[in-house]
Amino acid sequence: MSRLMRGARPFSTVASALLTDAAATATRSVRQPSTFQVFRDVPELRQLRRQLLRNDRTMGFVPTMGALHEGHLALIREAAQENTDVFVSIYVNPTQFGVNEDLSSYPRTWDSDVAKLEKLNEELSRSTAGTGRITAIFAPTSKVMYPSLPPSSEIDGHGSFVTITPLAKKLEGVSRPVFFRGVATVCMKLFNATTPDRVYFGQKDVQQTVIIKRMVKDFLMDTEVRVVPTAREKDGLALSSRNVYLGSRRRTVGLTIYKALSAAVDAYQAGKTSREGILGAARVIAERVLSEQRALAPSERALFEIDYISLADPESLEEIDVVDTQKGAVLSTAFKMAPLEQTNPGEDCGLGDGKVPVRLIDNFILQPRE
Ligand SMILES: Nc1ncnc2c1ncn2[C@@H]1O[C@H](COP(=O)(O)OP(=O)(O)OP(=O)(O)O)[C@@H](O)[C@H]1O
Ligand SMILES: CC(C)(CO)[C@@H](O)C(=O)[O-]
Ligand code: BAL
Repeated sequence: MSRLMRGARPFSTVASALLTDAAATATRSVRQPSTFQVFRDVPELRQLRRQLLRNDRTMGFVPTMGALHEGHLALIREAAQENTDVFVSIYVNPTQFGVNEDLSSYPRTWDSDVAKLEKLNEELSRSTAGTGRITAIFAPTSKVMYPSLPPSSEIDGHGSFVTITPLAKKLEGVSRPVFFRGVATVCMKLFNATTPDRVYFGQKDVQQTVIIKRMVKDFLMDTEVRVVPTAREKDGLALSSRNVYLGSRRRTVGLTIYKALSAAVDAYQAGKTSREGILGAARVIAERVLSEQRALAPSERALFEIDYISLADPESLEEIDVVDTQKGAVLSTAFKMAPLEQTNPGEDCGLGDGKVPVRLIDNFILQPRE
């Protein structure tokens, strides 16, 4: 049976509608996907979803903001292990970016995203029986996602929002006060549009996973939340769409985020349970690297700010003084990599020539010991 369901527009038709929105900037050169459909609006997507339900098929949903990398693909592989069909959304959601954040510079790579998803579907079709496939990409316009009012990123802005407090006010929420309101709101809309059996999120954004689990529980939503381990570069740096802005100097220094957290994990594994014993190990490393960088010339250094280093309860995200070893804890941190002050001829400064500030986050779960 053809994969093109009645009412769903094939990609070539959809492409012409893509010109105005974030997910697609260079549609004319997009290769037409052959193994999944691209949807720009909800009714056609729902039609496909209803058809899957009538055929007893299961659907795993992977929300993304595009600029796909191996971390996203790991979520999709996991979803394909557990469901017959995988829906992926690509939508750079404006309401989760504060007014002074990096919405305009957030990487948008529609063509290569589509190519990666097609390649992944080929891989999935070669793998063992029982594996599902990507069936649909949902790349809505902002008018579809925010049909009544233009999306607001103002703290007091109007709109229909989902707020999950106090979780949303902690950690990332201190620096990004509208972030989790935007994430919860867009995920509620995406889940309503797709009605997934399971949803897949990356461990890298640990606070997001806690908030989405809370939203699903508190709003009695009929889906299961799966969390997939953080995909890393060989040296440990967590993959992130924003890494393309780092360039080699900031990337080398940015790896400190991983080294600092790893030292804290080692301290826990060596038997330490106190806040000072665990976070102290991370701070020593981060502060040493920072003072080394400060001592260098502007043409050689990469400065950063440590936004927070946190040891928190895995469910409430309240800061803790001692790890309850039956419960474990979340160890997390955020660094703000400042723009390079001075660059050198021929230097790899990353996309944006080293001028784009880059927020790096990472975390480890300190597993229960007993
Ligand atoms: N390294 C990773 N390993 C596993 N999952 C990841 C990784 N990076 C992102 N994800 C997950 O992919 C999903 C979509 O994330 P998103 O599109 O924002 O990418 P991102 O790399 O997190 O971008 P950025 O951090 O630059 O905002 C989220 O559930 C996120 O946690
Ligand atoms: C979940 C999400 C796609 C919502 O926009 C985003 O926060 C992300 O990519 O992690
Ligand atoms: N993955 C988190 C999306 C954001 O930083 O906006």
